[in-house]
Amino acid sequence: MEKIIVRGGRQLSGTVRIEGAKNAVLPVIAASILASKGKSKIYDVPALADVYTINEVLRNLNIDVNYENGAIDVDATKALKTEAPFEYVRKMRASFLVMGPLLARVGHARIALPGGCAIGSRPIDQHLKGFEAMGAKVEIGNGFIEAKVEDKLVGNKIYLDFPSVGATENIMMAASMAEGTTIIENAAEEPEIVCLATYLNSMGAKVRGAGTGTIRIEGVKELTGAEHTIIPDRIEAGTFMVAAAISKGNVLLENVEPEHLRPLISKLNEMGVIIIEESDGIRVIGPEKLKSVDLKTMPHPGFPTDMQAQMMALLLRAEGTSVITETVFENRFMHVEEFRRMNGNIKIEGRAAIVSGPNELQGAEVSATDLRAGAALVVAGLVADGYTRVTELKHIDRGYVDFAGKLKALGADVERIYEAQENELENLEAPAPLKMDPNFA
Ligand SMILES: CC(=O)N[C@H]1[C@@H](OP(=O)(O)OP(=O)(O)OC[C@H]2O[C@@H](n3ccc(=O)[nH]c3=O)[C@H](O)[C@@H]2O)O[C@H](CO)[C@@H](O)[C@@H]1O
Ligand SMILES: C=C(OP(=O)(O)O)C(=O)O
Repeated sequence: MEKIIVRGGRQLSGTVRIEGAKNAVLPVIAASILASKGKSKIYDVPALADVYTINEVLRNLNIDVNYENGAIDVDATKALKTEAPFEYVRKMRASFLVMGPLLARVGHARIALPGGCAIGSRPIDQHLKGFEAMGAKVEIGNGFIEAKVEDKLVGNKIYLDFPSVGATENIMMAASMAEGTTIIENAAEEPEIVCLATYLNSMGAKVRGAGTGTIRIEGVKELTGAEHTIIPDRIEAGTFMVAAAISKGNVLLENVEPEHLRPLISKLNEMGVIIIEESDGIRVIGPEKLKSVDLKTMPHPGFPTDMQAQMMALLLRAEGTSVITETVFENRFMHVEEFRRMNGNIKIEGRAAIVSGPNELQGAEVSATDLRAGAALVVAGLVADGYTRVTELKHIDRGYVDFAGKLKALGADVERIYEAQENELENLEAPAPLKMDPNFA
């Protein structure tokens, strides 16, 4: 078993380059299924476990995918298979994003039913409501969801009960090749939706209004492979901003889009963190004392749920009481129990976590209960007394490229090790980066 071991007390300084966004690249790779002509080339692809998983899903559909030097070539021009087994959907829910493109291109998809996970039950009813409104027949049985279209999907007006990111993306992809026009109302407005729409449009689709609550898609007969660059990862960026702030550090983040970070920047400013937009990135300077704030997670442009755990780490160090309300996922406080092991004073009342600070955090053995929780525990370890040992790194590897290595390069006292090496802690070598063959999950 691997662990990240961090010893608190170092201020972070230097420069970190932010990767392409996980949550943008996954739907873009899924959308490349739509190209019956030409190849796609996708740039700034992060070397994440989730990327290997979606690549493998596509290969199983008889699509050629080659990942080299941070770019992916996709050739989806051969006859497609239409089944995504549980093995992939279990690893990553975003595998379900292949349903929209498959329905549009070949009128059939059979995808294992995504299960619940550590952050909530995560139903897919809004995706299915969209496909059914466009004429698909959906059946659920034996752990699979099977959808079929008799002839072609037909455009329709679809009102989402909640601005679901995944449902907006899946419906947008399906509608790109449907007959007639589809209008998605109460659509998600996240920057990753805009990234997907830009790619679809460069393939020949007609998507308008992405980034607003109403998206209008005029279906076209055929889409062609295209080149596309993935937007910077606002959540990886946010995690390093919090790491800089908590350690009273001074860190420059390169390859960031400040507009995508507004909700986070404004909260960090309220807490007393200094953030300077420079020509080559964003500089974050942590103050001597952090102020408490309240925050509520919301769909974009509200405060992102994917930054909630990291902000909890930071608020543990702030003076006074902060209330964090989680409105997006019903069970995204699993990290609270882990923070308590580190001496964090947090109470849960329904959907709110009440954080009383400042806390003198103590190193402890903790478990990454999900991807952002894992990153947040490592970040808390940066200022804890003694050693914090974080296990269940498979979650962190889904969304962060060499997280420990990047923190170490900024001056953190951190190692990624195999359990057997733990006794040699004093003489540790640099942690090996994620060991994976980029072309196999
Ligand atoms: C790969 C990816 O992009 N993942 C992100 C995406 O997940 P994902 O696309 O799964 O998140 P959604 O926006 O769909 O989910 C938000 C809420 O809507 C509910 N819901 C969703 C779909 C549905 O059909 N029915 C339903 O009830 C979910 O249970 C959840 O409570 O957006 C989330 C919210 O910003 C982020 O935390 C994830 O990091
Ligand atoms: C919840 C997340 O991702 P996913 O939707 O892929 O589980 C996340 O990125 O924090």
